[in-house]
Amino acid sequence: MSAPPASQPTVLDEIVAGVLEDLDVRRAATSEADLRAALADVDAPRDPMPHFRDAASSVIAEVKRKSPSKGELADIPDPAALAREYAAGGAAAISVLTEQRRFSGSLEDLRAVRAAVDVPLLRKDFIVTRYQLLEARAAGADLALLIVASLPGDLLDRLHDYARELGLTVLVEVHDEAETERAVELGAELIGVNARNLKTLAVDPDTFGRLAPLVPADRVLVAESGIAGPTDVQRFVDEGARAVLVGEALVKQGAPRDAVAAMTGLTR
Ligand SMILES: O=C(O)c1ccccc1NCC(=O)[C@H](O)[C@H](O)COP(=O)(O)O
Repeated sequence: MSAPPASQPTVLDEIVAGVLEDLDVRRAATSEADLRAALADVDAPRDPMPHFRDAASSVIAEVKRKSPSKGELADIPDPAALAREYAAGGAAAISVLTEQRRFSGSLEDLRAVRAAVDVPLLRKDFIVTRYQLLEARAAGADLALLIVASLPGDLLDRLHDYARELGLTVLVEVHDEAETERAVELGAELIGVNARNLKTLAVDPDTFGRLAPLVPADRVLVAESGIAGPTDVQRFVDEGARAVLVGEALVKQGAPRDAVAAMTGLTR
């Protein structure tokens, strides 16, 4: 797939436009004040960083039903059951895709997974407002994704600060050199290198090895997308990843617990 001409919206632009429309509907039903009140009923956020720093390879296992690049992946009628399998396999964190239109996810999935497992949970979505961060925390998330490519100017800084105020650990996602420099300058502790080009949706497994040397050693690097099994995990661990984020390969095969276990604990 080739990149669209400069004037045409990218897949990322289209996804964010849909996310904002869906957000209007939720905002009309639930005020920010209601969400703030709901924070009183959730557990204190779980900190995934000690595990990421201390363990050999950590797995962030994703609940992912479908995607713009691959279409339908798996039904996942019971995301809580899948999350229990991930946790039993040793997942260091679980990523729940909550975007509705392109990934068939929801905040309801996040709440169901929260009720089922005690591992840190990542709200994986296209977060461009403070409201979505509040929603994430109120639904029990411990981490939130911020994608540098979708947050121009100081919006990234403002959302990063707000997420930290809420006690969320932020996974700051990058795709190229400029975004990596931006994440480092922001002070991001946890940086995800996504091998999927969000303009073309093609996965380039060499992206991680190219960008990892730009990140100081005190930050934690996560390799994301296109990871099929332990051989891929070992490659990224050798290139400096402390964690991998895996969706498709886990939801498409029948033994997610064993698949997570096989990717966990690989050393350099
Ligand atoms: O997965 C996609 O097609 C996609 C398209 C556009 C924006 C984001 C997309 N995916 C989100 C992710 O980052 C992945 O779900 C995650 O890295 C896991 O990837 P995989 O193991 O390849 O399912």
